[in-house]
Amino acid sequence: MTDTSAHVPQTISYPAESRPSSRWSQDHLDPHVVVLFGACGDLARRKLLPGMAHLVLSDLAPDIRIIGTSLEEHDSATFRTYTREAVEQFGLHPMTEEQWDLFDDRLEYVPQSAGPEALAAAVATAEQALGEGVRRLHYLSVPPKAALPVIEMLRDADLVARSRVVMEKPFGTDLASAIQLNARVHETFDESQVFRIDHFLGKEAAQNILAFRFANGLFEPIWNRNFIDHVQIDIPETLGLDQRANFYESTGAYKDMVVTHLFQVLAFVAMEPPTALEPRAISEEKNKVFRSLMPIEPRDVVRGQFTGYTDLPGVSPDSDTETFIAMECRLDNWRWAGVPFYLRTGKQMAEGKRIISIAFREAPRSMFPANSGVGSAGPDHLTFDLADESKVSLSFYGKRPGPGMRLQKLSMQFSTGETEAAGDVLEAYERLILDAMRGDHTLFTTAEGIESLWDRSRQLLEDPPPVKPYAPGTWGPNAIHQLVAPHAWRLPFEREWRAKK
Ligand SMILES: NC(=O)C1=CN([C@@H]2O[C@H](COP(=O)(O)OP(=O)(O)OC[C@H]3O[C@@H](n4cnc5c(N)ncnc54)[C@H](OP(=O)(O)O)[C@@H]3O)[C@@H](O)[C@H]2O)C=CC1
Ligand SMILES: O=C1O[C@H](COP(=O)(O)O)[C@@H](O)[C@H](O)[C@H]1O
Repeated sequence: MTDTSAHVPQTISYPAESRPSSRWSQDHLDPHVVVLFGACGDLARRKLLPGMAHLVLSDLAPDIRIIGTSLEEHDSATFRTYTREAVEQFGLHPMTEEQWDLFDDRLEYVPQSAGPEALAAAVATAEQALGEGVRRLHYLSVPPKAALPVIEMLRDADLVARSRVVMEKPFGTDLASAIQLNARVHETFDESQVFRIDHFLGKEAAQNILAFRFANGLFEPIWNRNFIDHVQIDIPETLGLDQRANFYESTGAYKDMVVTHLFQVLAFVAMEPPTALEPRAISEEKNKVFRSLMPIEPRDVVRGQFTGYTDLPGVSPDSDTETFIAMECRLDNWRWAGVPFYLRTGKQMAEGKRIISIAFREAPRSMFPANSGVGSAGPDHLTFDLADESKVSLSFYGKRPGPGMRLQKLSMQFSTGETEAAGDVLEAYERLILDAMRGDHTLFTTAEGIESLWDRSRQLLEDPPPVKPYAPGTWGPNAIHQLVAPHAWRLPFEREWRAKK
C-alpha cells in the first residue's frame, strides 16, 4: 500500500503556513501568572482551583503562579488553606502531601480592597519568580456586573500587556448589553486577547462530536434533513439553587444555559465541515449556524419554575424567573430545513443528564408485520452523552433470537471510560485554561456569535410566555409533551446505557 501520510498537500485555505493551528499541539507553554478574580466564589472553589492544581501537578502547565483576588479579606496563608480544602473536596485527582507543598508555594492572595497597585506589585513579584518570557492570564470568575470594574482595575494596574483575559458567561443579557459589553472590553483588550469561555465546549464529549462527524466518512453523508428527522439536546439537572438563587433570579435557565451552552453544542451538531481545525474556521462555521437560527418564537417555548423556588433567599415572592425551559428551534439553511431541534434544561429535575439525540427518519415501507415490533421503540437514534466519560450509542432494530421474526431495539455503544485512555480525560476547565494560556481560541466563543444569539432571542426576551409550575424531581411542566408532538422526549431513557463490564 502507498503511504499517503507524508507530504499530504494542504487543501485548505487556512491556517496560513505563518499561522499554524496550535490546537492539539504539545508546544512549549510560556510561564504564566494567573490572576484569578472571584477566587472565593463557587466556580473557583469547585472547578478552577482544583483544575489549576491538576495542570501544575500533571506537568501540563508546570510554570504557573496563581494570585487569587476577591472581595473576601483573606491573606495568602488563609487563601492557601481555603484552596487546599477546595482541591481536597472537589479535585478529581488526590494529592500527596509532597504535591500539595509544591502547589501551595504558587499561591498568593490580594484582596480586591487593596487596590490596583497591590495587585500589580503581587504580579511583579510572581513574574520575577518565574523568570523570562512570562505571560499573564486574567480569569474573571465574577458575576456579570463585576466584569467591567475588574477590566478597569486591570487597566489601572497596568496589567494589560502580555496578557489574555478569560471571561465567564453570560456575556450580556440581551443584544444591546452584549454589544456594549464587547465595546467596553475592546477599549482595554484587543479581541485576540479575549477568551469567552463556554465550558461545555471544553468537555471531551463535545469535541468528540467534531471527531465523530469530521474524522469519518460514514456519518456525514446522512447528516442532513434527508436522513435526520429531529434532534434533541437535553440537559436536565437534579441540582437546586440554594447557594446561587440570588444570581439566578436575574438570569434564569435561558440565559444561564441555553444562550450559552445548549446553542454552542447545537452549533457543533449542525455546522458545515470547517476548513481547518483552527479558530477562525471553526468560529466561522459556528457563526453561520447562529445566523441561520430562526428567531425564537415565544409560542415555541415552555418556561417552568419548580415549586418552592420563590421561598429561596434572594428570590422575589412573585418571581417570573424560569428554572426550566424547553423549546423548538429551527435552522434556516439547506442542510437543516424542516428539521426541528428540541432543547430542554432545568434545575431540580428527575435526573441529571447531558444528552444529544439524533433521531433518524424511519424506513419508508416495511415488510415486517405490525405485530413484529418494528418501529415500536421509536426511531433509530445516535446518542451522545456529554458526561466526562464520553459515550456514543447507535440504536437500530434487530432480530430477537428465536423462532419467527420478532424485532427489538439493539444498540452499538462506545464509552471512553472503557478504553485505555480513560485516565487521560481532562476536565473541561483544565483544557480551556490550558488552551487560553496557549492563545488557542478554537473552543471559545466570539463577540459576533454571541451577538447573533442575542439577536435571535429578542422576541422571547421581550415577550416570554408565563412560567408554569413543576414539581421538583420531575421532567418539567406537562406542556413539554405538546411542544414535541408527534415526537416524544427521549429522556427518561427506556433502555439505559449498558453497564460497564
Ligand atoms: N458556579 C458555576 O457552576 C458556574 C459559574 N459560571 C460563571 O462564573 C462566574 C462566577 O460564578 P460563581 O463562582 O458561581 O459566582 P459566586 O457568586 O459564587 O462568586 C463570585 C466571586 O466574585 C467575587 N466578586 C463579586 N463581586 C466582585 C467585584 N465587584 N469585584 C471582584 N470580585 C467580585 C466574589 O467575591 P466574594 O466571595 O468575596 O463575594 C466571589 O469570589 C459567573 O459569571 C457565572 O455565570 C459559569 C459556569 C458555571
Ligand atoms: O454554566 C453552568 O453550567 C452548570 C452545568 O455544568 P456541568 O458541566 O456541571 O453540566 C449549571 O449547573 C450552571 O447553572 C450553569 O451556570
